[in-house]
Amino acid sequence: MTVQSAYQEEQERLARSLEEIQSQLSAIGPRYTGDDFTEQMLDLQREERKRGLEIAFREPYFGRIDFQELPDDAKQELYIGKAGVAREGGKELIVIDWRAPIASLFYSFTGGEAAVTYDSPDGEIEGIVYLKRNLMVRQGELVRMVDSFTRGQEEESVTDEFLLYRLGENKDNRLRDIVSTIQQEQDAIIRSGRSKALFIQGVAGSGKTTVALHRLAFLLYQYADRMRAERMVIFAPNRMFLEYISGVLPELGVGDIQQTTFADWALDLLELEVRMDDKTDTLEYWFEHYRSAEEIAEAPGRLKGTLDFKQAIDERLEQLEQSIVPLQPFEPVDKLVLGPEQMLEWYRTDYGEEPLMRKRERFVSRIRRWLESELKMRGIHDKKVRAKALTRLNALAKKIPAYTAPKLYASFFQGKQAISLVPKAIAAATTARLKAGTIAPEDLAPLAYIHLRLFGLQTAPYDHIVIDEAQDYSPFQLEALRLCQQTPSLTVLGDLQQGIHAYAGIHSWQELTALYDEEQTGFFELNRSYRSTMEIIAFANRILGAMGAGVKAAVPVFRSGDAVELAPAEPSEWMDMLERTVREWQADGSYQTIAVIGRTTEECAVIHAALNAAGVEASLVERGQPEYSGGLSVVPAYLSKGLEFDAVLIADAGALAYTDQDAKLLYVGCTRALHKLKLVYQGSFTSLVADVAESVQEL
Ligand SMILES: Nc1ncnc2c1ncn2[C@@H]1O[C@H](COP(=O)(O)OP(=O)(O)OP(=O)(O)O)[C@@H](O)[C@H]1O
Repeated sequence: MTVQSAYQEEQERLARSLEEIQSQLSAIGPRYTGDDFTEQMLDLQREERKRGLEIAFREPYFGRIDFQELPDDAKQELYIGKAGVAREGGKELIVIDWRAPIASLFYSFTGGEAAVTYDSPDGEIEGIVYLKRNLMVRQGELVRMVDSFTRGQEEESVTDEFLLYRLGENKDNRLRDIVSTIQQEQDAIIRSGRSKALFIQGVAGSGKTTVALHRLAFLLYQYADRMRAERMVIFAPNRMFLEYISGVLPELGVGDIQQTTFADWALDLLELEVRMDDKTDTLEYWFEHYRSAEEIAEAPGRLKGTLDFKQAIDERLEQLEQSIVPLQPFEPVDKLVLGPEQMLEWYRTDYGEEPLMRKRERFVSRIRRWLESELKMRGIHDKKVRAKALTRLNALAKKIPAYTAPKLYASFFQGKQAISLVPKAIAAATTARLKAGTIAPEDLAPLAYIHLRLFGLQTAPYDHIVIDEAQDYSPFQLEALRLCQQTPSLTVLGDLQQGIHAYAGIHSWQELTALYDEEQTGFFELNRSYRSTMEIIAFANRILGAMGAGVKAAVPVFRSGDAVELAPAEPSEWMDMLERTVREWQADGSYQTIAVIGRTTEECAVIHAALNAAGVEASLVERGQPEYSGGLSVVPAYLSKGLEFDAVLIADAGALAYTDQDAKLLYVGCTRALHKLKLVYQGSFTSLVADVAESVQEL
């Protein structure tokens, strides 16, 4: 068959598929608004089906794979799309959901005549692939068709033309789905089983965030009977980032997943019993001024995130538990005695693993019930005697310690467990804050953990937890989250090479993976970077050299672009140069999103004001901002993490701006760029890119 006739055939099939989808959509009636529960459930199902059909109508499918199951099934033409569609009234699938087991062939098949296999619920299926075809449908039209494999013909180019096309596009202010171009190594992560703590170390731009979101969509499809979107939660570094990724899940047909930051989640859990101390602006402290390696190593965030610290808190909780059962007999009425042994037995045997304060409540109720039945059995009806007994019971209940999380945490710093572990200054500062009802970010994990141990989680346990930028998490944070699940089911992703919050985060993955049994843990590495051109990745890789041993260079996809530009600027002409570059890029019209990345908030504010004064409209990205609006942004490097821009201008890559502690920060800044990267610098170029610095000094 010629390419033309194949194209024609696909066009006709597309028209038929769209017609069928449209007719199914029109057959769905109006929404049910009555009170009948069954009707309400049916209405929800119809709505979900409608959502899938609407997604399918926009772009029914993106790929086709012709497959024959061995030994002798008929050859099938399988069309893969974002949402599965069955022919009305029949079993035949017009579109196969990308998450279905058989669709995995589309992602895992990389060519060759040999038989292939995929995992199905009935075991491994073996078969032969005849054709792998990529199709691009836009506004109901077939706009592109590329065969990457045809059985019996010579192997076609290995480069994935579709992938390169997608990567070459400009980006707006939202992350997108990648269903049509998921790569084999990403697919393996997305389709991993649910009962695991999955850790993903991935270089900048390797698709970690994107993969984690696709994994959620996969889990909800694969384990529809056991997992619910509303019992899943995504932890992201800030609200702006949450907004940035918010388009992906709805596009994959997934709604209702909780999306939050660890701080918001913990404060909510603590029912706002404490607030963050405005004066402890951690980001300002660590990013606006020079901080030495020693200071980072001794930071309170590191200490309060360790398992040693957790152990000390556990000891304090144990101490509290030991003090719940009174050591003295309880005698509410003369000669009616409840011995401590009996109380201890009730406490130990009746309440199992329940949270401490819940056990306490039930224990007090148990004594109350005992008292009532004893009074009844002994025929004690005298009001005065009964009142006295109750008073004694209330006095006893009052003596049994009751704590909220902040109260217990405050008591911890007065006790022996803290003295040997926590430096005096840190203990004093924490105590002073707690007295004022405030806390620092590093207190959130211990407080959340204590709260969960005391009161438990008020909602259903989480079916799955995603932690993005996990290199900034401490072991203690994961321990707190562990209390929110019955069995571990997590996707934990990050990049140690972007670990700019070293004063609080981990320094090796082992700190987190060691928290789980080996058979409960999976570890994946993603080393291919999809975001940036080869030139940008090669440049960013040079910064990795300044991070010491053990770093992994990113492997680029074969996508070439402009050379990375370095431009020295005298202080007097520096701002002009930034403005001129931005104007040139805007006039060029090739870029939809541009970022000027500064070292500090202060520097960004200056640049932003100067650009605006010169009539160049830009938005300034600041801490706590809920949204990033695209277009031209001025953003401090530490807030740019997770985002990406078509073109990036590093405002000042001089040696004074990026010192020996700042390799990760500069790496983060440079790896935000998709197509274009330029670094302006004042004075000498930063020594973080050693060989470049030498060649630059020679200029
Ligand atoms: N298989 C793919 N097909 C098309 N685009 C992809 C693919 N994988 C990743 N990308 C694109 O690469 C870019 C980076 O993805 P993402 O932000 O998820 O990476 P990341 O590893 O979380 O990055 P970082 O750690 O630097 O924030 C995005 O634009 C994403 O759409």
